[in-house]
Amino acid sequence: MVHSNRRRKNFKNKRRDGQGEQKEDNRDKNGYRDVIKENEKYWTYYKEQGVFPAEQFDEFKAALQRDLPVSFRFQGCHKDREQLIHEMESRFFGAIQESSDVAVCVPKSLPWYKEAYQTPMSRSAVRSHPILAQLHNFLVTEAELGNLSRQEAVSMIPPLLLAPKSDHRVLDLCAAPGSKTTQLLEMLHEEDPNPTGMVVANDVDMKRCYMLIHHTLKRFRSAACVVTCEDAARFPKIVDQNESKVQFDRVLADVICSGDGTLRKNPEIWKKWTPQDGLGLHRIQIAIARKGAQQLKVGGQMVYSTCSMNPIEDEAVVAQLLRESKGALRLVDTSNMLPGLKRENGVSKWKVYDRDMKLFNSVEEVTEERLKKVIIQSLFPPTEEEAKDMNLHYAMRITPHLQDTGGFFVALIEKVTDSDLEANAANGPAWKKKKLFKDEPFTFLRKDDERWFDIRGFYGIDDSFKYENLFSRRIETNDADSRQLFFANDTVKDFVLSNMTKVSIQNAGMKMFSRTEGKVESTRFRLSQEGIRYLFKFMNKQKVLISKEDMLKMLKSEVNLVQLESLDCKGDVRKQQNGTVVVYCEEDEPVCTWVGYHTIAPYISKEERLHLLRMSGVDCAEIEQLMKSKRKEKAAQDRESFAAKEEASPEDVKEELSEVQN
Ligand SMILES: C[S@@+](CC[C@H](N)C(=O)[O-])C[C@H]1O[C@@H](n2cnc3c(N)ncnc32)[C@H](O)[C@@H]1O
Repeated sequence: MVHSNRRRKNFKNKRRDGQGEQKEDNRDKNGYRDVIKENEKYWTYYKEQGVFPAEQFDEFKAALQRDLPVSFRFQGCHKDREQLIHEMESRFFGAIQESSDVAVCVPKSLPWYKEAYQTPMSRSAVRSHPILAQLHNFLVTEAELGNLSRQEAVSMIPPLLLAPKSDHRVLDLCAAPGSKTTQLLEMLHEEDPNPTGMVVANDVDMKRCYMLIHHTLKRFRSAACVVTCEDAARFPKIVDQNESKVQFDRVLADVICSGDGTLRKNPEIWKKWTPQDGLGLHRIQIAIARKGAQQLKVGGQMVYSTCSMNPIEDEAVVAQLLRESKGALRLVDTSNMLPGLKRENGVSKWKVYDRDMKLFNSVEEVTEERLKKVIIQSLFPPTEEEAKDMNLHYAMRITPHLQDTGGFFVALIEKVTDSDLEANAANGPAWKKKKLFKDEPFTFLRKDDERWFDIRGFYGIDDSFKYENLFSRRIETNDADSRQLFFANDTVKDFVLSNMTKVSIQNAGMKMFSRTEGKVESTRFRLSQEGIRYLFKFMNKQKVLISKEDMLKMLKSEVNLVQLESLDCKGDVRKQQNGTVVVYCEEDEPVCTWVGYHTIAPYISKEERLHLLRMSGVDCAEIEQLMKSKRKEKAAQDRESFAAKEEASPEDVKEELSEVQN
């Protein structure tokens, strides 16, 4: 019997029952609980399914009982990516290797995704080895900025198979918390910093939409992204401004599943897993996959993926979809994709068990009324005749022992012709959609908008800038009072304007301007750092070329307000109006600042400063240390507020959501 991988005591309960000090039987002094990594039904089930060679069973079991290595990837589109990888390797790898007891913790690049790394570094190793603590600190700061993302290795596969282009329309049906959404967005931005396509990130759960917008996408603001809150099985038909149907080039159906491949990081599954977990989700999984296929263009591709290794949630769903499509869909052979990734082929035979591990060979064997609704025809493997056309072996299953990861299933599906799919109504269980609120309308700027005169005059913006893609989220009558202006690309704008009455759109585009009420400025609108990416090349005023020395002096300054007198650029800066001024050096990223009568202050976060310094080759070890303690403080506060939010009503969450875009 294996005991390990401890779980933090539930923070909320600790607060609620006021029994923080009282130790339960299976908790140690730190409040961690031992998990027993055994489940007889699970072992028997996977011994019988034949999803990997029988002789590998012991390796499979041992891998699931080990802790999961940490994996992370550097952001695909970040121009500093190579430099960051170089910095990580040169600063930490040699030093870790020299320390023989943690030498194994040197992160290794994944053979099938060179910008992604895996390391067995554990919390306790980080606590006891300063060099690992420094590496950890480096990774955390860069993750805060969205320059790298901590993500399970197998979860990186679906976007890589979809490989969206910058002009593609992509629909991510079950998107929260959003690691794959970010990866898809990065891929759109990889080819073109201002892509013309879009990613629609959807999730049925309002709280999880909030997490997606507020935590995940916060690190990757893009004018090409929309967040919607809909039941994916009933995702509405999308139209353009002429009311013509719009379909997607790429669809990701990373559906809700039992998560039985995530045992290594979700230990509670050990205790409660039964075959019922998969049986209960099969219908909704088919309904979501079907809707995904309906939303796909002819020639477009969809990934159906789960973090379950169970054929009932995997091949059975894909088989039913292919069956219904009558040739309109085909499975794409993925065996030559992502060379270096070890995988098993999808299977065409599997076994159907009920909750109590009773085996059923066909639907006719189901006699109990209560089971007739659960054990349905589509759970069973295809006939040999059917299987020949389905090519289920083209799909891939990652088992945990192949390369020390979680378990995962991925099928790549192409739409060959427009089809009968439309005829199949969503027959999955419906989410009871509560319309709790009226979504704030999106109001795009018109040419005569006085806010545009103000912004254009102050920043000297070229006429070629698409001011009409700026919008606020207020009803038109009080639109002029809105606190923020957002920016969307043409595709997002069209999506929003043509569909906002029938799709619950929670968020679109990115924040470009915020209203200020300060004394010194001559505009009411302050530019945001992320807005520079789109606006800089159109600006003719309020931007100043400065020396590298001045830039470093500002970024290194311990106080935020730097005296203009101390900088060589003071003359040029003073020629600008007070308020937002963008400063830039030849090659480096422009930085948004706030200029007062005597001072200039970079208008960026501490992490951004640190990153810019790092990219300029400055040794940041001391600043990193300082920020680490601040981060710890903030994490404690965040835990408190998350626990409070868990208890919040959907109305509260909606209120916060609308604050994000108001
Ligand atoms: C496996 S998670 C998705 C993980 C996500 N793709 C990522 O990479 O971060 C499944 C998500 O599906 C959502 N979900 C469940 N049922 C849904 C439905 N009917 N429609 C849309 N989303 C649904 C859940 O709220 C959950 O966030």
